[in-house]
Amino acid sequence: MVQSSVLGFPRIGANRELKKVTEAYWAGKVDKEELFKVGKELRAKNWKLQKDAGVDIIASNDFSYYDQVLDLSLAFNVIPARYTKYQLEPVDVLFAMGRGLQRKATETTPAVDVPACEMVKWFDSNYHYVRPTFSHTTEFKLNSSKAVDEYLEAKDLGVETRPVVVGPVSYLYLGKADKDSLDLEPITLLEKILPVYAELLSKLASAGATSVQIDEPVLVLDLPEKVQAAYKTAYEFLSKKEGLPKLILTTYFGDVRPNLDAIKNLPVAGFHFDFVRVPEQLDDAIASLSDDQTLSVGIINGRNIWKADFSKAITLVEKAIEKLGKDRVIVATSSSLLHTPVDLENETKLDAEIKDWFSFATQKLSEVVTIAKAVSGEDVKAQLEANEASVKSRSTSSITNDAAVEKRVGAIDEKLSTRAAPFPERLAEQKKEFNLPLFPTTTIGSFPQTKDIRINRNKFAKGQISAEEYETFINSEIEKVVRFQEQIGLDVLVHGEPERNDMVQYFGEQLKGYAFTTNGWVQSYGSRYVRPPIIVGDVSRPAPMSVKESVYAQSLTEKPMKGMLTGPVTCLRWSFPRDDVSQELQALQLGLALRDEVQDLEAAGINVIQVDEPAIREGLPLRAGKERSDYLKWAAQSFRVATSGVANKTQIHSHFCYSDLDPNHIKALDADVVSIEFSKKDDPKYISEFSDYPNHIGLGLFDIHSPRIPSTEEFIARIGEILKVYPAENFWVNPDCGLKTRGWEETKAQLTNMVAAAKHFREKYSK
Ligand code: MET
Ligand SMILES: [Zn+2]
Repeated sequence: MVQSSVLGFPRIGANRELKKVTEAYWAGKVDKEELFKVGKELRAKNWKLQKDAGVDIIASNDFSYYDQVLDLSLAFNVIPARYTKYQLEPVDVLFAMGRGLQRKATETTPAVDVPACEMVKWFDSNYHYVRPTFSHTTEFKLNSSKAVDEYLEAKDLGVETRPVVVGPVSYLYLGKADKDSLDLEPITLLEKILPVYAELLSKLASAGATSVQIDEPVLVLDLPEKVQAAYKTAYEFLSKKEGLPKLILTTYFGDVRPNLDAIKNLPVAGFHFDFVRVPEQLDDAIASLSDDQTLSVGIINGRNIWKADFSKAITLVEKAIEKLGKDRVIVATSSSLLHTPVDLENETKLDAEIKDWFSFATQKLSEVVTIAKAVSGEDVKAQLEANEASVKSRSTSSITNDAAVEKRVGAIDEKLSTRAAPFPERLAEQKKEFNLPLFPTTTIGSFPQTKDIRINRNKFAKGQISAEEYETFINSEIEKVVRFQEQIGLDVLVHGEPERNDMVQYFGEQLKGYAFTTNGWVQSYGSRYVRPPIIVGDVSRPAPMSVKESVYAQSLTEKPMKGMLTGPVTCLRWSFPRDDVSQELQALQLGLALRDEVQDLEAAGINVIQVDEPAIREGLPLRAGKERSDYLKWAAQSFRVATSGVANKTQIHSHFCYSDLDPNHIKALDADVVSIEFSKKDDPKYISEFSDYPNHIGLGLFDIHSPRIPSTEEFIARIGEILKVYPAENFWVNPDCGLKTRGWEETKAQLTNMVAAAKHFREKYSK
């Protein structure tokens, strides 16, 4: 019998129980006991669900109150001194590291004020992990029994589990040196951390665990030789310890082939690879196994919501069985199911035809089991037939296929994706058109999303206020924002985006080819969950999406009003994409839909249009090479498809945030003006990378995540620094990103000081 295995299950609960209880705990509304009780219930429920579905290998230690990498940092005592000095309870140290902690002194406890640790994207997913921070004084020691406790907890419930732990090489490589130890290379700590790993594994073994899923996801990255070599050191060390559980070295999200030499012949019991993402690695993966090693075949997608195509999955698994035999092959999810929504059964509003194509975490459990049964020779005929019918219904449905869209995409050529004139000519015309001063000031689009806005949006959604009433409300918000910007003297204005719930969902809801869930939440970080819309078919734009608001805003002012759209790559990245066509095709379709919108805006008199692409960096393939260069090409092309149909005098802006951007990655977008998040970038080398960017740039001048108000002098000093390397004539003045999460009070002060600083330089340079 071929075994089935699930690498991890969403921890948030079918009804976001984890979010509710952690936020209540933070707010002081429930105590630790209640928090732990809900955590325990969630774990029990998830294990039982998997057991009842017939999954053979079920993970434990996949639960976390914040993040599994952070849990490990706590378990290994990788806790910077700034978090230990307050004598907080372990769970509060965890949250302090995850999200920062500011607490006034009480009679019995001192005041606490620590910022959060850095949080970064988990590979190319939308999950964020808390980055371990190492220093010369870090003393690894086993500090928590979480993994063992949770293993025993499951055992008590009658569920035998396989604990999951991030492996030593990945754990170190994903971390960074702390401020006080900048010369420290985390991987050099390997020998120090290995005994603690051995201790943890040995405790798991004593508790009864026979095998452990040891995650080494960095194996899908381009690794320096030193890191590749660390595998041998690490796993040979562990193999020499008596009485440890069997280790299944696990990778996901990519191609492990370039690192196969580093893990070939490692003394581990087996490997897990992701064959959803890279089916082509099967032969090499098999060839690298020694005779007694097993192969866990990741074949049910842990990153998407589509039903698997059983016949394809079975073919691949059978290929593995043919070479390795049934005993050495395990059928598995490609990664943890953490990245998928919990249960499709909760979706009551989805169109039945579409719903039949989906599979959320709970449904994926039976998918894994069915495939394992099928390749074991059990009778699953009914399931296979039902699956075949769903797959067929999807591939032939008119929701999936729109001949008109496909024809239009086929007709995209150089001309359609190139502006009429090169930048210098466009710039000359734009100068005449807008007559902007030197150091023009603008914002990124959104203004504070106040409680009032949210209340009215909800009322409208529930039918408690009419469309007219809602429009009147939105218009009054727009007017408020426009008047404010005029009053403080901004140059290029925005309407403030009060009508938008979310920058992708708002457009997705108006595009054909999209579907939405009511409860399809996925953890992004900590208690923040997102509910990505789903691209179900060929995308097009039936009617204008943003013209009304922009036109109304423009009618209130003589200054240029910037139209605001979300770009094709960001719409794609922040949705669940289709798996039956390429990402490139989906981006181009989105590009065409946005092109229609851009042209309608222009025709309606909006001559500055910003197309935001904050997600362009995170979409970058994990490895250098053809896939990456192809991505950069089609990402840029889809943006140009959206934006190149306008006249030379129409000024196209774009915006990037969230990650270190390489200016070379955005040149091909050919936007006239770009704004990027920059206020926390201090490295002069990084600033100078932007100095020969050919078009105009606004390097973000203040952090929109913080209510802190930089003084005019501080803005002047910062601009002065940048001007040492960056040409004044290309310089735009703006914040890091949109202001939707800020309050009005600080927004007013921040922007007022920013504008004053721009005026200072304007005067200085006009002399
Ligand atoms: C994450 S980028 C956000 C851009 C958007 N225009 C805003 O201002 O909110
Ligand atoms: Zn942004």
